[in-house]
Amino acid sequence: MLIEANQIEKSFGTGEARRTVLSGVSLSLASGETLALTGESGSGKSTLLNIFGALEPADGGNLRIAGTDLAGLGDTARARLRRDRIGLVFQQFNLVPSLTVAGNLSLQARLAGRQDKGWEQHLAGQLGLTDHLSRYPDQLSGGQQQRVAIGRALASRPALVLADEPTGNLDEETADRVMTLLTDLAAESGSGLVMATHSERHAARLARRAHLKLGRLR
Ligand SMILES: Nc1ncnc2c1ncn2[C@@H]1O[C@H](COP(=O)(O)OP(=O)(O)OP(=O)(O)O)[C@@H](O)[C@H]1O
Repeated sequence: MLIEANQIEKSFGTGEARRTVLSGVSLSLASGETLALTGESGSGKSTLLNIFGALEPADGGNLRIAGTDLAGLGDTARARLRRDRIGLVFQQFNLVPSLTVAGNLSLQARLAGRQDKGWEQHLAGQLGLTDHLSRYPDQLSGGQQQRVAIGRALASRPALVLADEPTGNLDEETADRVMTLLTDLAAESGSGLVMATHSERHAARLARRAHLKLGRLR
C-alpha cells in the first residue's frame, strides 16, 4: 500500500480558537492508483496532502506512506522520505529561480541518487520543454513553469505524487493539457497520484474520488 491512513486527526489553534480540520480520516491507496480529493474551500484538502507528504504532522491517528510509519520520524527522516518516495506539485510552482529548467527538472532525482537522463529527456519532450532547458523559471509562462514542476516531481519516478490544485493558476485550455500530462506521465512512471482539485472535470479523470466535508471523508 502506498497510503494507509487510519483515523487521522488535525486541529489548528488553541483554546477558544481551536478548530478541528480533520476528524477521523481514513484512506488507503494502492500502488499506481489515482485519487481526486475534493471538498469545498477550507475543507482540509491541503492539510491532508501536507500530512501525506510528511510536511506537517497529524495530531492523532496512524499513517504509513510507502510502507514507512510516520509516527516518531524526525525531521531528517521525513525529508528523506519526501526526497526518495514523494513528488510534490503545488499551485505555486516552487521552482528554484537560480537553476535552469534542466537543473530544476533533475534536482530531486539527483538528490535522491536516482537521476535517469533518458527518462528526463522523455519527460522534457512530453512536457514540451526540450527547447527551454537552458532558460530560467522567470523566463517561462505560468503553464510552462507548471510543466517543469510536474517534470521535477516525476523525474525520480516517486512512488507517490501529491498535487495540490496543480492547474489552479492556469487558463482552462492550458489546465486541461497540464492535467493530461500529469495523469499520463504519472501512469507511465508507475506513480500513485492524489490530487486536490475544485474541478469536477479534472476529478472525473482520476480513478477514485474522496470528498472532504466537516472534517470527514464521504
Ligand atoms: N497553519 C495553519 N494554521 C491555522 N489554520 C490553518 C493552517 N493551515 C490551514 N488552516 C485552516 O484549516 C482549514 C483547512 O485549510 P486547507 O488549506 O487544508 O483547506 P483546503 O480544502 O485545501 O482549501 P482550499 O480549497 O481553499 O485550498 C482552513 O480553515 C484553514 O484556515
